[in-house]
Amino acid sequence: MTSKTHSSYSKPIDIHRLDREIQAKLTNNMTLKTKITTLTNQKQTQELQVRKLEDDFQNLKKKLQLINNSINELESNYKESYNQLSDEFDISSKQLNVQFNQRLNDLKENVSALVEHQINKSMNILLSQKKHFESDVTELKQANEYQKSDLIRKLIKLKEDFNKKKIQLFNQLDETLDGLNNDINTIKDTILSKIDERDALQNDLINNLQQINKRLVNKLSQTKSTYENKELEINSIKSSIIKNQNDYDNYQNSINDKKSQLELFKKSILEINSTLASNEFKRRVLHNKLQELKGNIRVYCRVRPTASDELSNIEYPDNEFNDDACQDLIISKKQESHSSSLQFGRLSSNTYKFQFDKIFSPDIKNEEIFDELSQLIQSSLDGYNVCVFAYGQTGSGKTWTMSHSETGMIPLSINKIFDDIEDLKSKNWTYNLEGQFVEIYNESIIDLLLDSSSSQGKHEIKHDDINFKTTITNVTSISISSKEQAHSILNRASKNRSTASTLSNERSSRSHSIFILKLKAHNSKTNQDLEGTLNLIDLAGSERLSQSQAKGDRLKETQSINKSLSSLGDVIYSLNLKNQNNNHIPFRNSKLTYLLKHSLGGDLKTLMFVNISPLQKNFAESINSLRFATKVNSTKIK
Ligand SMILES: Nc1ncnc2c1ncn2[C@@H]1O[C@H](COP(=O)(O)OP(=O)(O)OP(=O)(O)O)[C@@H](O)[C@H]1O
Repeated sequence: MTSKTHSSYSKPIDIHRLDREIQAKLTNNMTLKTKITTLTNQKQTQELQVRKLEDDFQNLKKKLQLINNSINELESNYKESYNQLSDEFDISSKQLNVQFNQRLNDLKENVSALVEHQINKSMNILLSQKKHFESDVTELKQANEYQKSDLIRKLIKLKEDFNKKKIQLFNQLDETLDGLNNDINTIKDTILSKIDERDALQNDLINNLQQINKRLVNKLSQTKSTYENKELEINSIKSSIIKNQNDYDNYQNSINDKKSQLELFKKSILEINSTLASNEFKRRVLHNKLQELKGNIRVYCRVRPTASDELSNIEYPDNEFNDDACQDLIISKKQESHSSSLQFGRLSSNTYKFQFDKIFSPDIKNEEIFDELSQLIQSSLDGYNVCVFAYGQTGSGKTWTMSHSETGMIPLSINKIFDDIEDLKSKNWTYNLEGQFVEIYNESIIDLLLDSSSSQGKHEIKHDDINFKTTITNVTSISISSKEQAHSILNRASKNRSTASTLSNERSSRSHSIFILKLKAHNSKTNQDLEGTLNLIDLAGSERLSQSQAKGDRLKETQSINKSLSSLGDVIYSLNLKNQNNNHIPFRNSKLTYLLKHSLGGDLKTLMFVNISPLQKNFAESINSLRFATKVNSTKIK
């Protein structure tokens, strides 16, 4: 207890907990006691019930005993009654049996009397019926006898008829037989004659057969010998086949050798092809370099031939080039006094010296001139923009140079382009060409390929400065696939141009004509694409205003021509300066230069023919043209 108190002081929480547990236990105890009391009461109630049930059971037992006794009693009663009834049954059944037998005998007697009576009655009826039948039979027999005699009579008659008919038929038969016998005799005769014929034929046949047989025997012997010969031949063929087989095997071996050689060849061809492709590329680069070395702006001077005596004095080079790799042209006016003052290109008052890349004297033909141009045409196939101009006064030979129907630079360029395209096919290049032909007259563009039925639309120049492409709105553009087609296009343009000229006072001399050929190339092997434009331009005549003495519309034309020609000079000049100083290029100053913006700008390749007349009377214009050309020539892009 002490320790518990001590611990309760030291641990008050445990005492409270124990108190609560004791309280809970006490409550439990009370509950259990109540349950025990309830259960005790229930037990007593059940004991009472058990006792009551035991009493009930005893009562039932007694009742069962009583029932059993009454059952036993009933059973003994039943047996007794059964025996009594059984005896009674036996007696009554014997009595009934006697009665039955007696009755049966009575019935038997009655029935036999009745049957006998009936039989007698039926017998009487049957006998009377028999008599009836017998009389019927007698009647029938009589009728039968009568019919029989009738039938016999008929039969006799039929026999007689038959005999008569038979005699008739026999007679007819005899007649027919006679006829048949006659026929048979005739047939017999025919057969005999046929037999004779047959015998004769048989003899012939036998003879023929014998002859045929003979021939066959001969043939057989021949065939035999032929067969023997053939057999010999076959044997020799067989041996030659064996030989051929050997040869074939040898061949096969050599073919296999050749095949492997061919494979090697193919490989080397592929290598050569790739070398060729790279060589082709190198060639293009070198060609371009060469063109650059020759100068991207080239000026060729051409003097046209004439029959006139009144010529200027012109000294032509003997195919010699000076220190600048140019050729010199010295031109002087006849019968005029010389002064020593030196001006631009001037040696004396009447003698001038000019330098150009090439100088063509009047005897040089178009074809020779084209040799010099052809390298630039090659550049256009290589994807460069090329411009070829013919500059000069009216009548100096520009159209002859550019557009002569067979030997002009335009038709010869077309021929070269198509020939080169054909050659380039083997190097896997395919080309698409598109052509336009326009004229610039009084600063307006005229479509020279327009159908005569269509009317000129508004032609504006549009530039795509990103892709460096120029288009002219509403202008006819024709895809060209052959030389012939290209030449027919040129003819159409030439016709349109001459029609327009007739209508408007020699307009061809007063307008620039421009043939634009766009070349698009694709190499299927290297997948390379190239695009170049070739511009072939026949410029308007370059007369000075003072010389032309023009008035009105003609004055306007001349002013417009001079403006565009001097713009062309300025543009080319500025292009050279641009490479040096990056200055502005005045492309917009004329329709011509604006149209050629992307062809002249960039990596330009330009050739200018300066055409001059050798005539004394054209001396001033010629000097003027040569000066213009010198200005262009001195602005070479290097
Ligand atoms: N190289 C030449 N050989 C033969 N005849 C020529 C030659 N060059 C020019 N001619 C002739 O000179 C004349 C004038 O030539 P062309 O018409 O070509 O001059 P153009 O400069 O084009 O004149 P325009 O400015 O009027 O068009 C023509 O009759 C032409 O046949």
